[in-house]
Parts: sequence; structure tokens; C-alpha cells
Amino acid sequence: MTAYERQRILLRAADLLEKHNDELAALETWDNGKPYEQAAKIEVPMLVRLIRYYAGWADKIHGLTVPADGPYHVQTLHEPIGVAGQIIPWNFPLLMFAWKVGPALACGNTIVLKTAEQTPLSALYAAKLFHEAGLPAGVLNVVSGFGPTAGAALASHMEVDKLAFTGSTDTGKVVLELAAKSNLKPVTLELGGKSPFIVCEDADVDQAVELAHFALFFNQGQCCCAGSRTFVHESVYDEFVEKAKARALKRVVGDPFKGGIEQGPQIDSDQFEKILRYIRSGVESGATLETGGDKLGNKGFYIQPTVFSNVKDGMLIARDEIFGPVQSILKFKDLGEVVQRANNTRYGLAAGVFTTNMDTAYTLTRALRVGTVWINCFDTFDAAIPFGGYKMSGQGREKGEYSLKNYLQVKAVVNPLKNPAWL
Ligand SMILES: NC(=O)c1ccc[n+]([C@@H]2O[C@H](COP(=O)([O-])OP(=O)(O)OC[C@H]3O[C@@H](n4cnc5c(N)ncnc54)[C@H](O)[C@@H]3O)[C@@H](O)[C@H]2O)c1
Ligand SMILES: CC1=C(/C=C/C(C)=C/C=C/C(C)=C/C=O)C(C)(C)CCC1
Repeated sequence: MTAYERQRILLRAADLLEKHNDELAALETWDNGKPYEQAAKIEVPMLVRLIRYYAGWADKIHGLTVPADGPYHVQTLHEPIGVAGQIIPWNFPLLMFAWKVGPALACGNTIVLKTAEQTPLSALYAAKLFHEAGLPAGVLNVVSGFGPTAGAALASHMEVDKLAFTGSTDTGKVVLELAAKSNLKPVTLELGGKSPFIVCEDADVDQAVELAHFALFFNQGQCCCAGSRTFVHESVYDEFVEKAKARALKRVVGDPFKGGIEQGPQIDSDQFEKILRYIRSGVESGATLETGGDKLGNKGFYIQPTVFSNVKDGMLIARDEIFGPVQSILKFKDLGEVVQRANNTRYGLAAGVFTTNMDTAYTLTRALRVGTVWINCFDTFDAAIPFGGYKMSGQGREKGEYSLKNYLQVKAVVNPLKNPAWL
């Protein structure tokens, strides 16, 4: 198929996804428990925008003419890699589908995508719309299945040419090993995080409190890039803790299909129990429980928005990815110290930096070993902005132009020139 035809199918698919915004959002909320308003007003529109973005790339992918030492005509062809295996998690089923499918289709690959067992519905519906838009049968295949069976089969398949995985760091290691042991397929990984959110002494405290709250509690705390270590300068610490507690107490938790709801239930009983265990560990290790600390009601997997202050670096709640609505606030004295502590983790996905001084912002930006730094903002996920991790938070980048190279092979073509007029 020509690049132009691929582009037109992607644009038609985006139109259909947009037309079915509300059904897609309802499926997402049924599956995942996230507030319907969030799915309908933010996430489905972001999915549509991302598919249009990659439609734009489809006819702009091409190789180079390369000057070599000698009488050669040398060119590179950018070819599709082949069959892309893609494994996605349950926290943003539609957005993760888009980040994977958009660049792979723009580059002309075929896909076998496995959804998370908790959230199979929305990707099936979205794939149906891609086919309605004209995608030939067999190009985009969505498999509903469990990790150790369906996921592992994809990772170890000899005829899958590339693997893209998003999920936990532990499972990332498993799929990388399966890829290596089978056909050495290249693997991109988007894994866990323990992202610092740094509030400097000159920050606007009210704005920082609101954004730190959003950075952690958004999506029930189930974000790989959640700002899960809130570092606050000692000069504004007491005021910040008081206000962070007040904000968490105001958080509206309940039925995700109701209007005005900020937080729905956690994804399943495993995650629910795991989060409650982390909360108990925070209390036992001596952190101060400012608010929350328990489940909410007796029906469903709702958890009270929880804030710990007086958190120390060595505590489990400051080290592990909790993936729930549990904010940990830590005190710091100076920039050198906070850089060292923020970087003292196996993860390196993202960071938030709150300051009104651009020198401070740039010092922190250059010193932090993370894939994204948000300065005086958080969770800005434009289609064009690359996203990915340093260290054990992942390999490779998704979104933006960077994602294309995950789905392309480069072929060098070398041809001697008989009578070169010039080189
Ligand atoms: N980075 C993220 O966006 C993200 C998303 C979800 C969960 N997590 C983290 O992972 C923790 C556990 O959640 P989880 O168990 O759902 O994550 P997971 O990593 O086990 O699951 C992610 C995906 O991998 C698949 N999978 C699981 N085992 C596999 C295997 N052996 N081979 C191939 N595929 C496999 C799953 O079916 C799912 O599709 C969470 O508490 C959180 O810390 C991170
Ligand atoms: C709610 C909301 C936003 C959306 C954030 C999103 C959709 C974040 C996605 C995070 C992902 C995909 C994390 C990966 O684990 C905006 C646009 C910042 C504006 C403010 C309100």
C-alpha cells in the first residue's frame, strides 16, 4: 500500500474514533474504573489527536542519499520492520493502544497487540473502527489474553520481528529475556517509575500543591510517571503539608460514571490489597499519616486519598512503585542534596520541578537522570513529545518522531558509479 493510502486510512480511523468518542469512553470506564468525564473529555480526544499526528508522518518517512568515500551511489531505504508484537497495560488502555498502533501503522507494519487481561474491551472496539476505515484484514490483530500465556507467546515468537511492551519492570525483564532467547527481536520497554516532584523554596505554593496532588492522584494513582516522591524545601514544607492534606480531603471519590468525580476504584483486588499493604508499611515505618489510610466503603476497590508526611528515603513507600492514591512528602534543604536523593532510585522515568527561577529549573533539569522533566507543569502528553525512561524505567522512546525508528529497518544500498561527473 502506498504511504498516501496508509495516511488516508489513519485519518478516516481518527474521524471514526472521534465520532464514537462516548462509546469508547464508556468502554474505558467499564473496563478500568476511571472517571467517565476524564475518558470522554481528555483521553479519547488524545487518542484521536495521536492517530492524526501519525497519519501526518505516514507520507514523510524516507531514507537518505549518503556521500561515501569513493565512486558510489549510496542510499538508505527505510522499510517496515515486519510483524510488530505489542503488549499493553490496563492503566490507559486506549492511550497505550494509540502509542503503539499509531507509529507502527504509519511505518507500514502489521501488528499483533495483546491487551491487559483487566481491560480487553476498548482496543477491540477501536480496532473494529480501524477496519471500518479501510485497514485490510490481518494488518491489526488484537488478542485478549493473559500475560504468561498470550504475552509470553508473542515475546518468544520466531516470526514476530519487533516487540513493544508497557508494564512493570519485572515483567519487562521477562519479555526482554524471551525476546533474546528466541529470535533476538528488538524490544522497546516502557516500565515503572518513582518520579520526584520537587518544590523549591521560591515556588508558588498553592499552585505546587495543586499540581503535586494531580501528579500523584490522577488516574487513581495508577500512572507509570506518577509524582510519587513529593520533595518539598524546608522553608515551605509545613505550609505545603497542611495544604496538601486539605486538598486530599477535598478529593471527590465515587462512582466513575457520575459527574464531578475525581477518583474511581482501583483496577482490581490484587492492586487494592497491595496498596493497602503499602499504606500499612508507611505507618509501621514511622511516616506521619496526615489523612486517609484505609479503604473507602465496603463495596468496590475504593481507597481514601492518602497523604504521608515525614517520609524518609529508605522507607518502602519512598522506594517502591505503589500505583495507588498515596502521596509521600519528603523534606529537603538544598539543591545538591535533592538532586542526589531524587536520582537515588533504580527508576528514571520523569520528574516535576517547581520553581520561579529558570536557573534553578535548568540546573535540576540537567542533573536529573529521567526521560521527561516537567517544569511548573505535570503530565503534559502531547503526541509530538517523546516519552520513555532512563535506567530501569525502560528502553527507547514512544510518541513523537522518535517512535518511528522503533518500527523501521534501515537498508543501505550501495551501487558503484561508472562515470561519476561529481561525487
Ligand atoms: N508502566 C506502566 O504504565 C504500568 C502499567 C501497569 C502496571 N504497572 C506496574 O506493574 C505492577 C503490576 O501490574 P501488572 O501485574 O498488571 O503489570 P504487568 O507488567 O504484569 O502487565 C502488563 C502487561 O504485560 C502482560 N504480561 C504479564 N506477564 C507477562 C509475561 N510473562 N510475558 C508477557 N507478557 C506479560 C500483562 O498481561 C499485561 O498485558 C503495578 O502495580 C505497577 O507498578 C506499570
Ligand atoms: C487530566 C488532565 C490532563 C491529562 C493527562 C493525561 C491524559 C495523562 C496521561 C498519562 C499517561 C498516559 C501516563 C502513563 O502511565 C492534562 C491534559 C495534562 C490537562 C490537565 C488535566
